[in-house]
Amino acid sequence: MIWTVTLNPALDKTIEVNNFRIGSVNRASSIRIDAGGKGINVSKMVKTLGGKTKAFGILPGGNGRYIKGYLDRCGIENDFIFTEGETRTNIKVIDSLNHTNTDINEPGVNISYNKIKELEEKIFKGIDKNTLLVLSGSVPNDVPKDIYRRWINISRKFGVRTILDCDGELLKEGIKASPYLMKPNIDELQGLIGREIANINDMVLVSREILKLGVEIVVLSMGFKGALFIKKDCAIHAVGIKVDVKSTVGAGDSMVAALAYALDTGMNFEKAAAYSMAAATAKVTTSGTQMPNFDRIVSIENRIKLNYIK
Ligand SMILES: Nc1ncnc2c1ncn2[C@@H]1O[C@H](COP(=O)(O)OP(=O)(O)O)[C@@H](O)[C@H]1O
Ligand SMILES: O=P(O)(O)OC[C@H]1O[C@](O)(COP(=O)(O)O)[C@@H](O)[C@@H]1O
Repeated sequence: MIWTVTLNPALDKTIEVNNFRIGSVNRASSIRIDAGGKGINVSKMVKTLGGKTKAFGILPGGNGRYIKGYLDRCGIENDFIFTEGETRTNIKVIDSLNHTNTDINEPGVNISYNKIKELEEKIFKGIDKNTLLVLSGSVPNDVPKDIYRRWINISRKFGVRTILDCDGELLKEGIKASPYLMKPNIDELQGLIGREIANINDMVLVSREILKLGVEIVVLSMGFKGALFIKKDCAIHAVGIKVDVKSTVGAGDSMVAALAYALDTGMNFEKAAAYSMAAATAKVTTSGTQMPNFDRIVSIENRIKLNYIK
């Protein structure tokens, strides 16, 4: 079963503005609001794929209760801690004329360390080796940046595999505990190593260095260019597919969800690569962070091309 943790959930407010201009008055042609945050999106996609998932985390205020209601209505099992303050609203500006997605993510309200400890107890009270734990997304400012590192280390003691998808200090710390799988995008990987990555060969080289730290699988997502899937004895480039893009928000989460599902159900490496590419590509064809239909994922999977890299 796939457990997700969202320490910094969000309402994603998607605003469509044709020809968005910085420093001007822009008029929205449509808005939509989705329950989001990385772990929550992962659970949404796992559910779409027919997998078993449970969402954990911390939900502040009335927006938090809205998200809980949404998860309940979708039949996504969840166990959140409710707190004071308000769940953040993240703004996503979609300009379909200029083909841009602009994200403005709020920091999220402060969470007391007691709440983090309470959540930790909740998660590790019921975990066993059949659980796959997904740790993804930012954390509010006052949460220690080694929290994922700590939870990956505890998970290992239970024989639990972990997936890490985060940025900055959280990633730098988290990687020290060797998660089973990590999925950075290019910006996140460049931030981690402190330099620009020139081309695919360089990306493979850097990913192989990460494997030496004890990570089993590195998946490097590259937006419309597709993704690299790297493990000890195999490196694959799944080529990006041209689709009608509505919103790229949640594409990375969908990829993580399908990878988790693939690991949970024992798919082989090639199948996992194609399946997770298909889930992510299908996601970009929907507005906001709505998940696509399962049928669309299956039809895209048939079009995924895998190139093996030496
Ligand atoms: N514009 C796009 N066209 C087609 N596929 C896309 C596009 N953007 C993202 N994807 C798919 O979603 C995956 C994850 O997207 P990416 O932007 O790399 O991740 P993140 O959301 O974590 O930054 C990509 O590897 C690709 O398969
Ligand atoms: O926790 P962070 O890093 O601020 O990210 C939160 C945002 O990322 C999302 O989970 C989408 O992430 P991806 O586009 O990487 O899949 C949104 O739902 C949310 O607004």
